[in-house]
Formats: sequence, structure tokens, C-alpha cells
Amino acid sequence: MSDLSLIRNFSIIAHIDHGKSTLADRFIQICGGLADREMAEQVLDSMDLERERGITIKAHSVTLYYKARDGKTYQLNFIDTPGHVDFHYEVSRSLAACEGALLVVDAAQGVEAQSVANCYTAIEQGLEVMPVLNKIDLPQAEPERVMAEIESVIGIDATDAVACSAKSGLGVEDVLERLIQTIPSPVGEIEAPLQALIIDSWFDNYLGVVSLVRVKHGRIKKGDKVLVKSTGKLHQVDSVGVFNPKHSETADLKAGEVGFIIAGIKDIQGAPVGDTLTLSTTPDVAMLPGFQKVKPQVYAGLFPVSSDDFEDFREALQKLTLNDASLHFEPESSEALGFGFRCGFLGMLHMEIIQERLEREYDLDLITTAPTVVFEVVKKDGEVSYVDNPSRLPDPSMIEEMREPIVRANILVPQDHLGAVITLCVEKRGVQHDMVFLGTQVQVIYDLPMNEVVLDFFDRLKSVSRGYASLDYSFDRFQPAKLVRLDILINAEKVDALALIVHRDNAPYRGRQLVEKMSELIPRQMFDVAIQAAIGGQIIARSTVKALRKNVLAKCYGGDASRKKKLLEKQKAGKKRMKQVGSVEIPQEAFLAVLKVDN
Ligand SMILES: Nc1nc2c(ncn2[C@@H]2O[C@H](COP(=O)(O)OP(=O)(O)OP(=O)(O)O)[C@@H](O)[C@H]2O)c(=O)[nH]1
Repeated sequence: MSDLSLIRNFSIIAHIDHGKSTLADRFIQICGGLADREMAEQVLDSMDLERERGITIKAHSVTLYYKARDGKTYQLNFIDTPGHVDFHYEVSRSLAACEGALLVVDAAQGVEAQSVANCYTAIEQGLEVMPVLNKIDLPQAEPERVMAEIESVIGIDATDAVACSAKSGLGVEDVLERLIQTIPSPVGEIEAPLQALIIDSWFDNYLGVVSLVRVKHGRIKKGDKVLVKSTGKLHQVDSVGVFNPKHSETADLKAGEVGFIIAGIKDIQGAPVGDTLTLSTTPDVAMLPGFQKVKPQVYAGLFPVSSDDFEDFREALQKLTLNDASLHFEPESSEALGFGFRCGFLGMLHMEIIQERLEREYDLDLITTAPTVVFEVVKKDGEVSYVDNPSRLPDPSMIEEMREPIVRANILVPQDHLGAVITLCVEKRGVQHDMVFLGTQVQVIYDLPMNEVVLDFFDRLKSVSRGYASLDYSFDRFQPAKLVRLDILINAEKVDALALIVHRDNAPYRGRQLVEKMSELIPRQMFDVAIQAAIGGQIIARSTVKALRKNVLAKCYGGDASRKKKLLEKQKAGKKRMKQVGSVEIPQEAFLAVLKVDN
């Protein structure tokens, strides 16, 4: 579109489950991106693709044409948060392509932690935020209360927020009309040299690297020679286009527009996210401010159950990083588990997704060790290092100071559950930073050790508040702490892959809990298995898995063949994810026992 005043680039931000996807689907339907009949099919199709490619095309960008009540047809480029909604940087990446954002708030649920966090990210990036109250069809919807909450908790004007039901379609056209009025059209010069920002890149088996870009100035078309600013490499453009939501080629992409570029690039490192594209004829175009580099927050060791799978595992990880540049890995060798990789993830959800993909798509049986955060270690000689693997912690005699990562957590909770939430934060060594009463809700801000938060804090928070509290957090700083390494010994042998870094005051309790849990998870063997927890040379807890005396089948009292078969199958399935450590078989669950104890 060459008339920029007819373009609107926007994103939808919301707390999980407030109706973002439903509203997006309704927009697609209204704008005729898909016929009614096609709707379900198409949405499902893209889900298949999503699984194949690890991306949601629908969620990347959808270009729709909306005939407004003023008689004009507007190009709406809706850019969704790719991948995991939880991760801030992904949100900020999508927002970089937009002039505005719809803040969707569930009119029954009210403002929750991610509504606040995502809204602030949008405001920081200079976007126009337009509040939308969704789910007004619900009998328990309280638009008035929620409007007041948007104003008091987030601090933006919500007096004329549009109310709608994404489910029934009621008011959704009003949302589109308001969006056209409220969200500014992009500014850019079509005649200027090309300057385009790479919002996302992913690898497609047939096409190579596909990049989603926002063109700031100029235009780009098939056949152009494009220059990737950071690598200095030139590539010939094979095709450009938009998702509507189907992949559809266009003649060109112009200033103000959002779409894809395919240029025969074979590696996503060749089109890095946040980079600037220009044409080979205008190499001096300025770089656009890119995105902050994200660092992994959680590390764990991943080891193939069978050492024969090591090379396949390496290949699988390499393939996965083609689509997910935020996955880090480097070879690791463990005395107990052999050769594997230490992998860095953005969070526990990311870790679960990667693990699941490795198992499902690459058919690998893996053992994952307990996740850990990164600690800052100052040695006596002044050297500062970062330790992401407890077994690599230098000898205590060489350590001057240990520092742990602290997050600032923003919790929103109804007053009735405030006490329980505070108790939980204190138990997790939290320090209160602020507390503000906002109508029926309370906003509490705590500084918490990241180590305590990544494991099970979220689940605990939900359970102590009956599901009402919501949480958002981000890394704040490293802070000195009394930390020690907790070693686990199996039959008197230290197992490096089971070591943990814990706070010294909690160590005895943690140690006891851990060995007890492990003794429940390690199956009985032909001999007694002693499990011990130790700090330095001192044993602080012990438990024993008693030797197996009887044949397991003896339980079946003879006759019942099908039961016998079932029992054997169960045993076999259980065996799959076990690792022989010395003479003892340890199942996957025991390596993750730390996630299962009530910390
Ligand atoms: N009653 C009612 N339910 C709705 C409405 N909009 C969405 N829902 C329901 O709310 C749930 C969450 O909706 P989604 O669109 O998946 O929410 P989301 O914000 O995209 O959530 P995630 O994709 O999980 O982040 C679904 O069960 C929807 O059917 C609405 O207007 N009214």
C-alpha cells in the first residue's frame, strides 16, 4: 500500500487466557482472510505447521484488509508474540514492528501481572496502547470494576475502553473501528534507501531461512540484492510477501509494511533477529537499534540414555537451534552420565518444550539433570566466573564470595490471599520491596532469589492463592549469599550429575527432603542402596532403598496372565529412561527429585 495513512501495525498484548488468540481469529474472520468454513481447517493447518516448524505463522504476522465504516480499506498488519508468551523479549520484539498495541483484559478476571508487564513494555517502546475489555458475555463480567483497575494498577486512561466478546463476536467490529482511530499510521519514506528490521527468522526445510521484517523506509522486491548489515553478506531475494494468514507472495514490500523475505539464506545466523537489511546499492544505510541479546536463565545437563545416541543428539540440537537461536548448548561430560550437553534455556517452559521436541521429533531418550541458575563466583585471586553447573564449582577454599541472581517479582493478588502469598515469599527468602493496595487487589513487589523462583514458585503461588495470584519477574542483580554445594552420594560414590547449589541455611532441610524423595523414586535393586547428602566431607542426611527380596511377579498370585503382562510392560516402560550409575539404576524422576520435594 503506498498510502501510509491506510496502514495500521499493531500487536495484541494480554495476560495468558484473556482471549488474545480468540480475538485474533475473529479479526481474521471479519476481514475475510478465511471463509467461515475454512476457519477451523485453516487454523488447524497452521497448528500442524507450527508443530513441524516450531513457529506459529498465524502468530507471526497476519495482513488483513478491513473495509471501515468511513468507506476506506485499511491494511491491518497484526503481529503476534511468536513462541512463548511468557518471555518478555519476544513481546518486545514483536512490538518493535508496531505503532500500537491492544491491551486485552478479561472483564471477569481483571488486570493480572502479565497485563501490567506487557503493557509497560509497549509504553516503553513508545506505542499507543488501546485497552479492550473482553469476555463481556460472561455473567460475572464487571467492566466497570476492571476499567477502574486498568487505571489504578496500570495507570492508563480506560474511560472509553471498548468492550467486546471475542467469543460471540459482539463489539469486535467496534474494536477494529477504534483501532483505526487510535493507533497511528506508520511513518516512512518509500523513495528512501531500504531500511528493514528483522523481527524474526526461522528455518524452513524447503525455503531455507524465512525472515519476518518491518520495512521502515524504501521498498524491496524479488530479484533485489539484499545486504545483511551485521554480516556484510549479499543475498538475492527469491520472494517477498505477507501472511494473510496463508503464505502469499506480493510484488514488493514497502515502507510501513510487515512481511516476509526469502533470500536463499541457509542458516539463521545469516539473518539474525534484530539486524537491519538494505540493498546492495545503498550499503551505508544506518543500522536500526536491534534487540537486547537474551541470556539463558536456566541450565541443565541433557544426556542420552544410550551413549550410541550421542551424535544423533548433537545433530538434533544443531537442527533445533536453526529455529530457536535462544537455545544454547555445549558438550559436557559427567562421570556418572557420560557424554551429553549442558543446555541453557530461557526458563522452565522453554526447557520443557525443547526436551519434548527432542524426544518426540528426534526420538531420543534423554536424562535431564536438575535445572540450575547461573551463580557469580569471586575467587580468592579476584577472578570472577559464572557457574552454570554445580559440579564445576571451584573448591570452597578458593572461593572468596558467591553471588546468586535476584529477580524482582511483581505479584498481583486479591486481598483475601495476601497473607498466604507473603508467607510464601518469606519462605523463599524474599525481601519485600513495595506493597500497594489497588481496590480489591494488592500489588506486592518482592526481591527473590532466582534459584527459588524458577523451580516451583509459580505453582506454589497459584496453589496458596487458589489460582488468583499472578506473577511477573525479571532478573535484577547478583547479590552475595551463603551458598554451598550439596553433593549426593549413591552407595558412597559422589554422583556429579546430582549435585546442587543451595543456601547454607536451607541445606540440611533440603538434603533430608531430597534423599527421602530419591529413595522413593529409585526402584529397589538386588542390594541395599544408600543415598546420602553431603556438604564438603560432612554427611547431613541419609536414606536407604532396601534390597528387593521377591520376584515382582510373585505379587500376581499365579493365574492372571494379563496382569502379569501389564506388570512386565510397566517395568519395561519404566526402564526406558534409566541410567546405570555405578551398579545402581537411576530413573529420570530421581534426577529431577529436587523439583518434586516441597521446598
Ligand atoms: N466467554 C468468553 N470466553 C472467551 C472469550 N474470548 C476468549 N474466551 C475463552 O477464553 C479462553 C482463552 O482464550 P485464548 O484466546 O486462547 O486466550 P489467549 O490469551 O490467546 O491465551 P493463550 O493463547 O493461552 O495465551 C478460551 O477458552 C476461549 O474460548 C469471550 O469473549 N467470552
